[in-house]
Amino acid sequence: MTTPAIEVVDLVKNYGEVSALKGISLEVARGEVLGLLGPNGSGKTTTVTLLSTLQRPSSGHARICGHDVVGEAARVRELVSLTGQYASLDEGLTAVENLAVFGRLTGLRGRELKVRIDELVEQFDLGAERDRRVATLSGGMRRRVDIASALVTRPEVLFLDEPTTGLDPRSRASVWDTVAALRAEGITILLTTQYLEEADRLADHIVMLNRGSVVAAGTPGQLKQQVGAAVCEVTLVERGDTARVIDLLDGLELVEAPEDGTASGAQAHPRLVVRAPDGMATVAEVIARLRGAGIDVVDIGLRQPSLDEVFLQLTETAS
Ligand SMILES: Nc1ncnc2c1ncn2[C@@H]1O[C@H](COP(=O)(O)OP(=O)(O)OP(=O)(O)O)[C@@H](O)[C@H]1O
Repeated sequence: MTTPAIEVVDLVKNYGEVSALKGISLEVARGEVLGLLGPNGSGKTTTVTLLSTLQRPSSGHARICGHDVVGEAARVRELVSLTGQYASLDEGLTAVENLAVFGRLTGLRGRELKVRIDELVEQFDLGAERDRRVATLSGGMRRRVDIASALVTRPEVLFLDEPTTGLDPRSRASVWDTVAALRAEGITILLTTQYLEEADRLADHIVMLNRGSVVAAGTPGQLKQQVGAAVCEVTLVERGDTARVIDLLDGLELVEAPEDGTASGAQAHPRLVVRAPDGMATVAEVIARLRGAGIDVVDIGLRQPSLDEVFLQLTETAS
């Protein structure tokens, strides 16, 4: 059996009285993307700092490609690279100069360094920006230079700590493309994020943390199934029908409804979501009740719960 890229067993980290990690375990196979999800303060960054040897665990074990993060820290540092939400770039230098700084720090020199930089410029499509100072680049472009700089050393495992926090949707999409391309190259990635959509799109497996503990783990599909039933989503034609429909759906578990029974200004048509424990039979029941009352709908259907709904349910249960 191949050694996993990341193995974490009962990892604990205490800061004085604060228990940031209360014994988490997880495993990431080589070439996979793990999405580590959790609200603020749940322990995501602490996990990444322990795995990248920036801090030592209070107890438990973690291995990168079979090497212990405490006992073999120097070897682990050769295998991993970390890039965070706060870019570590020098704003006064150009994109290429930044890549060169990272290369020199890791012992690359001369022709070897130049070849590696040219490869990264091509891979990250930085041709037009290579000689521009980082201070003049857009947020998304900076993030790409930052990820490129983390790859100068060709790490086996890349830690991306909230790589798209603060980016606009277009820049976020461009970072997603970058992550997908790295995955296709076979780099193992541990991605921390607060964006469920990001994990849903990019991650092979997801681990959800809450207050220093793992509250759920699995593929995005498994997690959606874990909270049980699918949901029935109804979009009404008339805002004025909302309160009546809530009454008509009595007995079904309401997951989402416009506040105080009226549609919010941003929503053209009010949307209600109820749990559908019996799948299509629940949808048929909803249709029958609405038809019986003469309520018109724009759309009605069965869907899996979103990861956001899964996450809210799991963290509510755990707190
Ligand atoms: N150096 C430190 N000293 C004391 N407490 C710390 C330290 N670093 C983290 N903590 C605490 O440990 C807990 C976990 O923090 P951590 O930064 O790992 O969470 P996070 O999930 O990354 O949150 P965020 O999304 O806000 O970055 C928090 O309660 C935090 O206050």
